[in-house]
Amino acid sequence: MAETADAGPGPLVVLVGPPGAGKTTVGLLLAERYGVAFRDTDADIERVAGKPIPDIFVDDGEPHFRALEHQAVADALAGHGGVLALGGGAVMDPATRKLLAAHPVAFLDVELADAVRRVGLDAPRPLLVGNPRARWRELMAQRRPLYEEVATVVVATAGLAPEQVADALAAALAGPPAGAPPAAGSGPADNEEAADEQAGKDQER
Ligand SMILES: Nc1ncnc2c1ncn2[C@@H]1O[C@H](COP(=O)(O)OP(=O)(O)O)[C@@H](O)[C@H]1O
Ligand SMILES: O=C(O)C1=C[C@@H](OP(=O)(O)O)[C@@H](O)[C@H](O)C1
Ligand SMILES: [Mg+2]
Repeated sequence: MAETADAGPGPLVVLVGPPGAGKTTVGLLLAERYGVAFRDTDADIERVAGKPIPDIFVDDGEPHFRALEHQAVADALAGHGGVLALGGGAVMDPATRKLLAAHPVAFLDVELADAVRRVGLDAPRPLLVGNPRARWRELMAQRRPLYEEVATVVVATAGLAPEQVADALAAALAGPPAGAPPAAGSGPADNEEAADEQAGKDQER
């Protein structure tokens, strides 16, 4: 999982994860709770393009959508201080992943059954057209390592209602209670100490 290199100005948290993870829904709930603005790069892209996402895919193709998406993410990371939800495929762009390295990023994790049930009730997603179960599984297999790479926290959403996911996310972002000792093996320093200790043992042999 990523360490936030330099939080600086920018979103309080950026939500990533596959379609149906609840990024848009939970992002809005969390922003209401914190009393901050919510932004979703899919909505930004639709505004810039002047048409819905499925129409962008059909009229202009996925590469054009991805170019708009990279620009929308870059603009939002630079100019939005609240909660930010990305589209599920934004992390596929290496330049976008590089930008995300400087921000707190939460990966909302979800299993196939929940995700497909959720998106089945929702607006059309061009990448899931045809066989949503098979397409979702393929997307997630490709992207899981990328979600894990950019994430500074991971929240499992299985069996949780959106309000409960927002609770879990707020708790994860707050971190351990003030004054609590760091959990053993939880930080890079622990890993370094463990590595030093191991190196010492190696030298003794
Ligand atoms: N934890 C959840 N439990 C049940 N339904 C959910 C949950 N999170 C989101 N949904 C529903 O699933 C659909 C997709 O959610 P959305 O927030 O658009 O996901 P994403 O932005 O990650 O693709 C919406 O209809 C939403 O109401
Ligand atoms: O997974 C993807 O590649 C996409 C996910 C969608 O957003 P959500 O993840 O919010 O559904 C949207 O950006 C577009 O349909 C492409
Ligand atoms: Mg969304």
